[in-house]
Amino acid sequence: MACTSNFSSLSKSWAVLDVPRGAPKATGLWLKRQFIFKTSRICMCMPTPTATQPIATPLIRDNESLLKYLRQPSVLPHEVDDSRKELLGRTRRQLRSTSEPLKAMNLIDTLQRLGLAYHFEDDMNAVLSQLSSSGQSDGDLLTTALRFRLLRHNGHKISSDIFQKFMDKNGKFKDSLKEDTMGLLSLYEASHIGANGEDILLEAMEFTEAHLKQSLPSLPTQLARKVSRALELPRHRRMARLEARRYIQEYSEEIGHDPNLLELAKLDYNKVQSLHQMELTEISRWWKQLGLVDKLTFARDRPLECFLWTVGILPEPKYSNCRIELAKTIAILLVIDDIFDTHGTIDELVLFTNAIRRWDLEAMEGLPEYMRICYMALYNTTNEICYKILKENGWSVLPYLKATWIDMIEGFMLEASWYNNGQEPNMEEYVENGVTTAGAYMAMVHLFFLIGQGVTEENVKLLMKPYPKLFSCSGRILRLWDDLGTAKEEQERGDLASSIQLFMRENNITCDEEGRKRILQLIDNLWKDLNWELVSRDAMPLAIIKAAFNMARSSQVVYQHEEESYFSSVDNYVESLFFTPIIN
Ligand SMILES: CC(C)=CCC/C(C)=C/COP(=O)(O)OP(=O)(O)O
Ligand SMILES: [Mg+2]
Repeated sequence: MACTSNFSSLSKSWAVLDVPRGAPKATGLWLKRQFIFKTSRICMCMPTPTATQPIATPLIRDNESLLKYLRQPSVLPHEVDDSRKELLGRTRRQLRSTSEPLKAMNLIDTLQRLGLAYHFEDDMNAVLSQLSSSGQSDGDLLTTALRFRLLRHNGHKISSDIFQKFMDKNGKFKDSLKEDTMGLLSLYEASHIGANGEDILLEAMEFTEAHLKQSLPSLPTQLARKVSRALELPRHRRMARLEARRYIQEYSEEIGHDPNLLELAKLDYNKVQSLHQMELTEISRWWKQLGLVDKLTFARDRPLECFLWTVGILPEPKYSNCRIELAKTIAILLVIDDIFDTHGTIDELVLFTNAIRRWDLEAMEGLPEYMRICYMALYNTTNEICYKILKENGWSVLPYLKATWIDMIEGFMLEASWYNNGQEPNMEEYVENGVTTAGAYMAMVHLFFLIGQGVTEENVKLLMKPYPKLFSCSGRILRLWDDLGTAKEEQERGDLASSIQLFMRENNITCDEEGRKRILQLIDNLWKDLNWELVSRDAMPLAIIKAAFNMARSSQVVYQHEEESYFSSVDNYVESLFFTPIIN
């Protein structure tokens, strides 16, 4: 399928336009920013959803083309859906009747990887609770590590001490383990879910990585492929729906795979894809009706990008409404970001920030027209979300949602004033504020109420500054990936120094490559902090913990396109996630 567009990623790329004579009032650095437009879009060569052969189809760059395309969403024919249901019943029976622990764990692991686990939450939890209470200390490396990973990943308590039995008297992993490739792979995957302070898992990570790399050339082809994929990106950091799509293919090539499970995975993938198409239609219609980008022509028109985030953060089909509402908030965030980054003068931005702080419709009267439109879009959308939450759960959440938007816009204002005054924050100030301006807190606070599980008087109190560590760790990962993904362009246009440049200056690093490497190490450390949230499981509901982890995973998918890896084109992900069904 040929794509003729230059726009190859959804990160912003920039076109610097000639400054017209006699134009704007803004001066200095602001003038420079005024004429820079964020131009890129996710663009796609769309296949028709039912086509078996790719045919020439239009590029989808904007909301209008998306709406046209979505006129014919794909649906699973009744008879196909019936066989999907039959296969679901069969798999449930299989899960219930599997008594041998390793077999049951392998089945759960496969179901999770194929994107099917959401059908079997209760049954899987019953198995995992049993595994958790049985306190098994026997078992080989593969079994022990798999048990550890599944339990921790699914929110069950398990101590990393279970790996002590694989250490020798010098506190190193035993030499004999080096020959056990499957065991090493299982331990490698488990080690990535380790928290700060769990030194045994750090040791496990180094040990397994070194020996897996060493053994690669001598492994049989299929196993070698498995190992290199794991070395590229461990399971724990993969975005669920993308991994499901990828793994369905890999699973079909595995000797001894279960053909029924494979068939179920394919049918279910397509079923969820058509649900996503319906959600996209709703978002796209809402966006068109809102008409924000008709009035604010400089702003990003990217419903697909917003939706990609929400599918990454909330992969389970049951969160359909949450995805739709979250996508709306991200769409508005992007417009406000564009006002602050490219369009508004500093005086206008001060007015806007003050009006947002007041949060009432009268406050918008003194604003320029383009800001009034945006103000009201935010105001109305937030009220509508509050209304839905009130109707659903009886909670009045406006104070929380309002506060988190005010925090974000104050964060944008702080960036703007640093820029306007030629000031440079230090790395820590920049990153802490950058979590706010990336929308991480805003997204998490909205999701807390939209998901609406495990909400208590105590944890509601945590939804404001200083936001919980769970949100800030995941948000830091988002900010660092965002900066890694857009650093070159931002540097070229003389933008506010990002975390990469600040970090390099503070640490006397002159080589870009070294700078990026060190930022990737910071991300690795943040993952360990984030993993601690699974260990401690204190105040936050598991659904929100999972969403925060998923936000970190999705950031890598969205922004890693500059890195050389199999994550090479976000457009391809969007296409395979939302538009191209799996065809037998
Ligand atoms: C899940 C969420 C909240 C997603 C929003 C992602 C995001 C960082 C948007 C702003 O992008 P940008 O790269 O234009 O931001 P900046 O200008 O701040 O670098
Ligand atoms: Mg950026």
